Parts: sequence; structure tokens; C-alpha cells
Amino acid sequence: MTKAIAGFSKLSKEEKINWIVNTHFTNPETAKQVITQYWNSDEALQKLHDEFIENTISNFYMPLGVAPNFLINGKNVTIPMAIEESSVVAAASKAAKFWSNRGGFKTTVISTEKIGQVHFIYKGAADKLEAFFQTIKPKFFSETESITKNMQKRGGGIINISLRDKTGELENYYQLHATFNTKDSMGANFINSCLEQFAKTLKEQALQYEAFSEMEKQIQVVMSILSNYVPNCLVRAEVSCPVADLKEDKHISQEEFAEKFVRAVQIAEIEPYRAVTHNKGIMNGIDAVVIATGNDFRAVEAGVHAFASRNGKYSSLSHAKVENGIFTFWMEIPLALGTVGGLTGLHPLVKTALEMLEHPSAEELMQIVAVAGLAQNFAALRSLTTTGIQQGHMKMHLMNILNQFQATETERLQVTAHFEHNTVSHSAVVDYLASLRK
Ligand SMILES: CC(C)(COP(=O)([O-])OP(=O)([O-])OC[C@H]1O[C@@H](n2cnc3c(N)ncnc32)[C@H](O)[C@@H]1OP(=O)([O-])[O-])[C@@H](O)C(=O)NCCC(=O)NCCSC(=O)C[C@@](C)(O)CC(=O)[O-]
Ligand SMILES: NC(=O)C1=CN([C@@H]2O[C@H](COP(=O)(O)OP(=O)(O)OC[C@H]3O[C@@H](n4cnc5c(N)ncnc54)[C@H](O)[C@@H]3O)[C@@H](O)[C@H]2O)C=CC1
Repeated sequence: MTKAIAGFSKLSKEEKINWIVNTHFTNPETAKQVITQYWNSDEALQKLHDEFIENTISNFYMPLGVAPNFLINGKNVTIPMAIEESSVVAAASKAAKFWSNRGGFKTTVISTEKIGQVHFIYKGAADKLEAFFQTIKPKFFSETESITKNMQKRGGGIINISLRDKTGELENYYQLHATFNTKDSMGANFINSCLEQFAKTLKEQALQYEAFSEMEKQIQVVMSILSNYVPNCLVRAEVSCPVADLKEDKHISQEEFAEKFVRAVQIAEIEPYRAVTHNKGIMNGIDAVVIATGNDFRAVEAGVHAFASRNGKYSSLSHAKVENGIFTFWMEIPLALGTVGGLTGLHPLVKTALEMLEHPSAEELMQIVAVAGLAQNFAALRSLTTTGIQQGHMKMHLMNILNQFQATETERLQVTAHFEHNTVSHSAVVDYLASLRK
């Protein structure tokens, strides 16, 4: 068993790599060569990337693709997508092209409120705490003024603070529940700074509050942190067209397609096993744009899935209907995104992605990301309800299989030609390649 190492973080990058390759690899030289071959030759750029995180040893490449032809509220948008899974970018592009001839995507930002909480323990009478909170509430605003003054100038800041009694669920547990508008930033650091000041104010004021007993004065702050559940930071994306305009498809009539599509969404609305996969398809689009624009995909993922469970059962994020001959497909999702702050002004490719999107505000980015999710869901459901998913997905995955078996250029041409008329599967490609190599 490998012995633990003390002071690893203090080693130089070179020393860290040497320790890793000598400790964990049978061929340290090869391992070192692989790790270092992904270094950027521009030292300043490499240093920038090294400093994004801790104990950096190399860069982990992820392809950056683009999906063109998105018509969003009448404007043409090319969407950058960072993702490792084949067929996602093709699917988004196909859906974009399809809807661009049918009025495009319509989006609206419904709300932009973020949330943060100070979780604390108070042992005493609830009505006394409420009276104390009302007395000191203005101090939460005044004592955070140095943190909030610039955000206020932008039209944001603290919206409200309330006291929540959670003692029914956990003994002596209360919260300061605060809402914020963080404008073009995701707001995590702004919110956390405000919350930590609220916590300080709460404790200090309690010690001075004369109506409190000695025990009541001893408020214990457990933690102060934003919530990644943002059900009031909501965006809607929608497509619609007459059923008769849904593309004729050799597999299925427009009417049958619309009916099957709506049925597929209804299944995801009532069946959690299906809903998780359905929503994974939506996240294919959402995560790819969230990553390309330097946003926090863990925060988005956690918030979106909590929202999908808000009625007590995990369900579809998207919905579809046919009414009076009109097919409508839509989604409302919570997205706390930033176009300033975090990595957005640091990572050169993130800056490029944001420029490609013509420097969106956070609200504009919410709409673009929601559209990418809806488009992805449309493409996946269209495949699932017509040809099946494997045909398109495996067609795109073919190159990965050929790379895995180190196919030569001639073999690639032969295999691609063969699978234009045959169904791609991993074993079919392997067998065909073997037959060529006999
Ligand atoms: C894969 C396609 C698009 C093929 O679809 P196709 O009809 O064979 O494509 P095509 O060759 O006829 O091209 C039509 C358009 O598709 C796009 N397109 C087509 N090929 C490319 C390419 N190589 N590179 C870039 N774009 C491409 C592009 O927009 C192109 O237009 P053009 O550019 O020629 O004017 C289609 O079958 C599809 O949409 N499939 C769905 C794929 C999918 O959803 N993948 C996600 C991975 S599976 C998953 O994780 C989620 C899932 C499915 O489980 C979710 C769920 O269950 O709900
Ligand atoms: N639970 C979570 O989600 C947590 C996430 N994080 C990380 O925090 C980062 C995001 O935090 P932020 O506070 O957004 O970033 P940040 O700390 O870089 O702050 C952005 C700052 O930009 C300034 N600003 C300039 N122009 C602005 C405008 N038009 N609108 C709004 N602000 C403007 C404001 O001072 C704002 O506070 C992400 O990297 C995220 O991963 C950190 C802690 C917890």
C-alpha cells in the first residue's frame, strides 16, 4: 500500500509529478510524458491555468464545439459547447436548424432571485427571537453597506431578509433566509460575504439584546452559505409550430410524430426512471454551454435536479402539448449564471465563447443555455420516437471506435463507406474492421 505523503501541496509541480509517477505507475517515464505533453508551450498561459485550481499537474482537454443556426427571439446565435460526448453538438445543431425555419426559440426570464441562508441555533422563546429580529433587521442592511454599495449601483443587492423557524424539523434550528439580486454575476462570493456579515451582526446584537436571557444571548451560528436551489431564478424556453409544419419524416406522419412526442414527454412527467434520462438529455445541452462559458456546472446541476423534484417526485423538466393543431414544446428551469466574475474574465476560451455570444448579460445567457437544453431534448426525443437513438448516436460515435482500434486512413474510409448502409454498433465495427485486417 502507498504511504501517505506529508506536505505534498508545498512541492513544486515537477516534484509533485515525480512523486505521482514513481508512486503509482509501472512505467514512470511514459506517465510523465503523457502528463507533460498536455502542457501549454506558452508559459504565462500555462501558469494561468495552473492557478485556477490546486496541485495542478497538467491540463485536461475537453473539445469545444459550436452549434450554429439558433434563432432565439429573432436573433441568430452560434452556441459554444464544451462536452466530451459524441452526437450532442450534432443533435443541438440539427434541432437549431429545424426550428430556425419554424419561428425559432422564444425565451423569457421569469425571475432572477438568488438565495442565501445563515443557519443558527437559538435556545429560547420563538416570539422573543422574532421581536429581536425585527428590531435589528435594519442593521443587517447597514452593516453590509460596504459589500453591497457597488451591487446596488448596478441595480442589485439584498432584496429581503426573513427569519425562519425550523424547530418543527430540527430542535432549536432557525435561519436567516435572504434573497439577492446579483445582476450579471452568479453571485456566490457576493452572497457569502453578505451572509457572513449577517452572522456576525446576529451574534453581536444578540449579546447586547436586553430582553434575552443569558442562554438566549448565546446564538450559535452553524454556517452561512448561499443556496444552489434557485427556484426563483427561472427562465422559460419554448418552440411551437402547426403540427402540419413538423417535418415530414419517412418513418412517421407529422400527426403521429406529434402525438408520440407528447406521449414521450408525458411518460417522463410521471415516471422517475424515464425522467432522469430525459433530463440527462436536457443537461447534455445545458452543461456544455455552462462549461464553455466558465460557469459552475455543479451548482447548475444541483439546482436543476432539486427543481425537477419540487413536487415531491422527480419529474420531467420539459413539457409538450398539441392544442388546436399547434405543437408546443417548452421548459422552465432555474439557472444561476454569471457573465462576469468566476472564470469568465480569466479563461481565454471562456472569453472567446462569451464574445461568440456577443457578450451576453447574465439574463441573456440564461436564455441561451435554456435553449440549448430544450434543443437537445427535442433532438433526443425526435430520434427516440422515430429511428431510435442508436442510429444517430452510433453514427457520431464511429470515429471514437475507429480511434480506439487505431484504424488507418484507408480503413477509416472503408469502414465509413460500409456503415453508410449498415447499422453502427460497437461489435459490428469491430467485426468489420477485423474482416478488413484478415
Ligand atoms: C446525430 C443526429 C444529429 C444525426 O442526424 P442525421 O439526420 O443523420 O444528420 P444529417 O447528416 O442529415 O444532418 C442534419 C443536420 O444535423 C446536424 N449534424 C449532423 N451530423 C453532424 C456532424 N457530424 N457535425 C455537426 N452537425 C451535424 C447538422 O445541423 C446537420 O445539418 P447541416 O450542418 O448538414 O446543414 C441525430 O440522429 C440526432 O439528433 N440524434 C440524437 C442524438 C442525441 O441526443 N445525442 C445525445 C447522446 S444520447 C443521450 O445522452 C441522451 C438520451 C438520448 O439518453 C436522452 C433521452 O433519453 O432523452
Ligand atoms: N455553492 C456554490 O455555488 C459556490 C460557488 N462558488 C464559486 O463562486 C464563483 C462565482 O461567484 P461570484 O460572486 O459570481 O464571482 P466573483 O467572486 O468573481 O464576483 C463577481 C463580482 O463582479 C463584480 N461585478 C462587476 N460587474 C458586475 C455586474 N455587471 N453584475 C454583477 N457583478 C458585477 C461584483 O463585485 C461581483 O461581486 C464561481 O467560480 C463559483 O464556482 C464559491 C462558493 C460556493
